[in-house]
Amino acid sequence: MTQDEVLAEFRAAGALLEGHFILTSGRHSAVYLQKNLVFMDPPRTERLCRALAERIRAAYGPIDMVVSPAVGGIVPGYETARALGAKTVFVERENGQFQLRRGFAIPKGARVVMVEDIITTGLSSRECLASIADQPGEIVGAACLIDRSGGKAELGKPLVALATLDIPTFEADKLPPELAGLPAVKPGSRALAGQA
Ligand SMILES: O=P(O)(O)OC[C@H]1O[C@H](OP(=O)(O)OP(=O)(O)O)[C@H](O)[C@@H]1O
Ligand SMILES: O=C(O)c1cc(=O)[nH]c(=O)[nH]1
Ligand SMILES: [Mg+2]
Repeated sequence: MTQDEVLAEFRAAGALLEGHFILTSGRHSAVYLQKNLVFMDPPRTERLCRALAERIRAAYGPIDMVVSPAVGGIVPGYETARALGAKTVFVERENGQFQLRRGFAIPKGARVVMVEDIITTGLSSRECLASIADQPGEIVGAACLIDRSGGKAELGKPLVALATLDIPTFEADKLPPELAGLPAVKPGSRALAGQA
């Protein structure tokens, strides 16, 4: 699947949003990729995740388990695992920190890939990887549907992305006038600053 085809899936799902968004990193952007509008269509999600699984296999070889950060990573993690013939688990926040819960564990010898939906700064991916670093399995790399950092996000592991975009983000106190004049919305699940 080409990058244009990936973006066409997001566009057809109405998932390329424009406005004023507060991202999970606290940075602001005029563009938000609302992946859940993609994931509400299972065949669309299957097409994207099958393509991501092909990239993962080519980059890392056979995979036994996918680990994803909740909430956004759960659906693509599951669907990519299905295409890989792998198991799938997720980490979720407890007191703000990602953790494996629900009896999930990564067994010794398992070859693991972390699957994210969207990567902006790589913060959530790094937090996810850190949360499973003490598990006995081998984390061979990371993957995402869209890397909007333009390839600049550093995860400490190799990364494959179905599409790589360079979408500007801004610190809260350095907004361009066109953003400063618009009310901001925060679509993601990470707590707002000051909350648990
Ligand atoms: O690379 P980053 O700067 O961390 O940004 C990308 C993260 O932001 C979104 O998650 P979010 O915390 O908004 O919640 P969600 O998973 O519920 O959408 C997305 O699912 C990634 O996990
Ligand atoms: O950085 C984010 O929080 C983020 C950006 C984006 O485009 N989509 C998303 O789900 N999260
Ligand atoms: Mg997320």
